[in-house]
Amino acid sequence: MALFVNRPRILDTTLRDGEQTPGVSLKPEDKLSIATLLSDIGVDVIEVGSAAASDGERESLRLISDTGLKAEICTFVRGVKLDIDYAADYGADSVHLVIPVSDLHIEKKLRKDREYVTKMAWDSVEYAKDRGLIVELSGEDASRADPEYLLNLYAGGVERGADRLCFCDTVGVLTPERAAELLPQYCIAPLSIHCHNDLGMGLATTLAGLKAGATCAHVTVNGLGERAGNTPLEDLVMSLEVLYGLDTGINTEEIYHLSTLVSRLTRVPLPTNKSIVGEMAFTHESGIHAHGILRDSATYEPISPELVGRKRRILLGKHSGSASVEAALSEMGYIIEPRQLQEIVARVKKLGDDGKRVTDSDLHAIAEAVLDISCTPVIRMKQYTTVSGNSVMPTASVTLFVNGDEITQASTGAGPVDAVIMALRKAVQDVGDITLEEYHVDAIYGGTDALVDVTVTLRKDGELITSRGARTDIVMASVEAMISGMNRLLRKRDEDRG
Ligand SMILES: CC(=O)SCCNC(=O)CCNC(=O)[C@H](O)C(C)(C)COP(=O)(O)OP(=O)(O)OC[C@H]1O[C@@H](n2cnc3c(N)ncnc32)[C@H](O)[C@@H]1OP(=O)(O)O
Ligand SMILES: CC(=O)C(=O)O
Repeated sequence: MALFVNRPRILDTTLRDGEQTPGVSLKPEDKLSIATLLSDIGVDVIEVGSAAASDGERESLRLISDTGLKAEICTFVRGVKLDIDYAADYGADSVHLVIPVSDLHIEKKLRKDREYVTKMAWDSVEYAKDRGLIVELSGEDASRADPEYLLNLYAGGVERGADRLCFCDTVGVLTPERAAELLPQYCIAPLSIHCHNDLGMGLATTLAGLKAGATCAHVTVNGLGERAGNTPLEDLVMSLEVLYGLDTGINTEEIYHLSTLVSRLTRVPLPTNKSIVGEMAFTHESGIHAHGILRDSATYEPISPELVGRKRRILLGKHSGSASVEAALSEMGYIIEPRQLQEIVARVKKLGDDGKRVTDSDLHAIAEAVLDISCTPVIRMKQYTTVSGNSVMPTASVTLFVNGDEITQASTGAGPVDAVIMALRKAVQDVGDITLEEYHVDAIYGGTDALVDVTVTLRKDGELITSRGARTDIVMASVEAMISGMNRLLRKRDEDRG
């Protein structure tokens, strides 16, 4: 039985509440890139910021409004004429008119009374309608407000022309049960629900709100937002689609693209275990899981990664079993006997026990040792030099033997590691276009002379591999990881050619 009657609308507030994540600040062109993708994937309304906040915010609103996106363009306003004027003058279609409605907010924050706030709300609705705006009249801290007072404020707002209402669980204290109790009385106009994740209840309460009659959910990409953030777009959309069988109208295959764009532009990294979009959401290491996945991915994946624009990965480590190690070896082109496989699995587990991430290069090296294959590396390092300091541009030079030819290259970079990696890539560019997809340094414990563990993910012709370098010198560890990975990728090409 379907739990929701209609397709819920989605209002994305990544560019407003999401940008209120402390430390996040987006330039107008960044906001436009995100808004364009949000509109393209099918979001109904985009709250692009708070026009009153700054000149840059108004510039963003103008830029996005003038682009003519399919989605409705909304901006946050207080019950203040100036805010509403900004919204109208800078091209918004609609306003998210936010009015504090709990006594706590009215008395302590605004230092006003209920009558003052009611009048402010109603006058603002009338003014915004006069300025030609669609109005979503929103109760801030609605979950802690007196329900009777709130209903009266909403009803008067609707009488004065408010097109929609919104119920904000501003500090994330609403439970799904309370949402089910409270919300039906407010369905006197299309109702939105706006939830925060302070206690991790955002998604559950948003779903309960939709079930209780709300017709629109406020969400943010990656769950960004004040404090612990808002209900994540990706979680809500995939829950509605997969668990409740609803067509949200969102192109789910673009979700990962959207998530990584937002993470990159906001500089808020994704937690590795974040549902749907975290690095590990479709990555498996445990032997029992990998064995199951290899037979039927549904055994340990509730949705297929392709549905959200991702790919499955199987990592090796101390929890691996023979099925996943054999699959990884076979992908690398090794044909092995059962006894050799047992030995390789044992060595993989030993690396894991030593606290190491097991990379493709590690597996390759183990396989070569166990199978006793001697392999001539394509690249050998002759020397590298880096220069850095407070008054010089970080610079690196490298000399490599590439297929026996001596090649020297130099590069500047953001720091010595960046410079040496650029120089290495330049030195091998004639034999392969290798890009660095990820660079990771494991936490260093101990003193400044402790071992540094660098892992790189490299790509060539669509193939991704990981490799590691571990030295006390971070530049040397980086060079080691790069050379090992580049050799693996270039050797693979030579092997493929026969
Ligand atoms: C739950 C939420 O997410 S609410 C949205 C939060 N977003 C923002 O704050 C957007 C960014 N904010 C800003 O740039 C600034 O705070 C501005 C431009 C809006 C206001 O700046 P200032 O005028 O310097 O005021 P300041 O930030 O110190 O205080 C907020 C003022 O707005 C008033 N106010 C707060 N909410 C509302 C509201 N919904 N309607 C009307 N007035 C409000 C406060 O009472 C206070 O005014 P007061 O000093 O006269 O009492
Ligand atoms: C308006 C808003 O973002 C809130 O009340 O949480």
